[in-house]
Amino acid sequence: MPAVHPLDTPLFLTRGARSVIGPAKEAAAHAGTMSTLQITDGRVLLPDMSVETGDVLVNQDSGDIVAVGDVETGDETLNADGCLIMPGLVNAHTHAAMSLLRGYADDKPLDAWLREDIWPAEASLTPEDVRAGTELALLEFIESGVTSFADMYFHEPEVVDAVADAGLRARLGHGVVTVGKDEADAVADNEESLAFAREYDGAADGRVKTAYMPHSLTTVDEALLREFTAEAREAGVPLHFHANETRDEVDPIVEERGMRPLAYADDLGMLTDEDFVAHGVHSDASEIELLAERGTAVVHCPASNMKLASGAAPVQAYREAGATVALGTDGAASNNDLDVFDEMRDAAMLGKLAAEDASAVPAEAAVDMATRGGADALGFDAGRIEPGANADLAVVDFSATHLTPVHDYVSHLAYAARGSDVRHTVCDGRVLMRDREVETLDADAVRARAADAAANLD
Ligand SMILES: CSC[C@H]1O[C@@H](n2cnc3c(O)ncnc32)[C@H](O)[C@@H]1O
Ligand SMILES: [Zn+2]
Repeated sequence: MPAVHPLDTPLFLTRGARSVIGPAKEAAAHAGTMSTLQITDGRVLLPDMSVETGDVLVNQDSGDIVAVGDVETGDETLNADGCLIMPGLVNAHTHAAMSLLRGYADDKPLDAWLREDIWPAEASLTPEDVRAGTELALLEFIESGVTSFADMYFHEPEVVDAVADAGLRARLGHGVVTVGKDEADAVADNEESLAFAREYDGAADGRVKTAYMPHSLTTVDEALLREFTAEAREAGVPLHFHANETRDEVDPIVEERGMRPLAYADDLGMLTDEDFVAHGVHSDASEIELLAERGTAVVHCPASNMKLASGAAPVQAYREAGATVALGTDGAASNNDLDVFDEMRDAAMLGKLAAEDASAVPAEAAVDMATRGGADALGFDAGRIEPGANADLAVVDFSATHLTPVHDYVSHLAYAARGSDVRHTVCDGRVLMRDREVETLDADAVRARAADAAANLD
């Protein structure tokens, strides 16, 4: 049989076919009233996971996708020859500044790792450290096609500034821990989280959205969770928290309260369709149903869950129940990178192992969780290549040895591609990385500042 490279084969050719475009935007594009970016000569991953030959036209003023297929010439072009244009990846749970703690403490379970190593190190992090660590993470995101993320940390206004400069999209929150604090400090920590959420929502030209972020159901006092969740609801602020990550976290709640942790969260009003929880490893059937019923998304963090030996989340069961499932790296200290391509592969592999079923969490599911699922969890109109959606895109070069041959693009995205295969990254219609050169950050300076900050850690 002759070897025909799929990149040389016209798949579902749409050249000459009508483009999918809204009439108002088409008129504006023709009238030359908006500046446009045309991503040319590539193939496009469509929302139904099919791949078509065609271009993507982006309105750089609104940051939206204008057309897909056979499009008008743009004011600016981005060459995607030999590439797949896919929705930008979404890292739906991380602690960006923990990039400074990459490799700082390994090979321990969550509780010992946090108490013996991570929390003591974090106690001396300054706002400047958080800025340096966050910028390092954002550089890694852009270099690996991540266009949006959710961050829970402290000194979070620094994260807002870093996101504004780097050009990414994010859902940000100040993480609250009240264990070990006196009443006044515990209240102040919650107030800071809510005040941050109120003040910074809509920052960075609307690319930053916020949330009230209690760390978990066991590290924040019940009365404060109840009080501040109610305040968050009144202010229209969503919630994000760690839930059901380890057995050591779940068992005491069940013993002390006689109810499952997510039933307890529900009783506190913490589960709505705006909220999203991280991990959900040790959820039983009733909790899986509850999340699906409430529309609360769950962010699966397979690498962190494996490294800390927390367990394997029931991802296939969540998806079968109709819950929204996203992917997250967690912090770089428990991963130890921020590459969402790794997360897709890990989610598919671990999902099969957990379900003892090789057909569980197929490639399409992994890609869906890293794109549409992530955007839905974070409340962004992104995660799909369609007119009207945010132009958050990753252009993946399929010419590498480890991506040859191409029988199936989606299979390669889930199982074989790496962050370093991303050639261009676009967020909100702006090119953040072109031909692997990051345009919004000085990569050498970012790495140097982060290395300095890490060298000065206690
Ligand atoms: C109070 S800001 C967020 C807080 O979370 C810590 N953290 C990092 N990884 C995890 C994890 O897997 N489970 C729970 N908490 C985690 C981080 O170090 C910050 O202190
Ligand atoms: Zn976390």
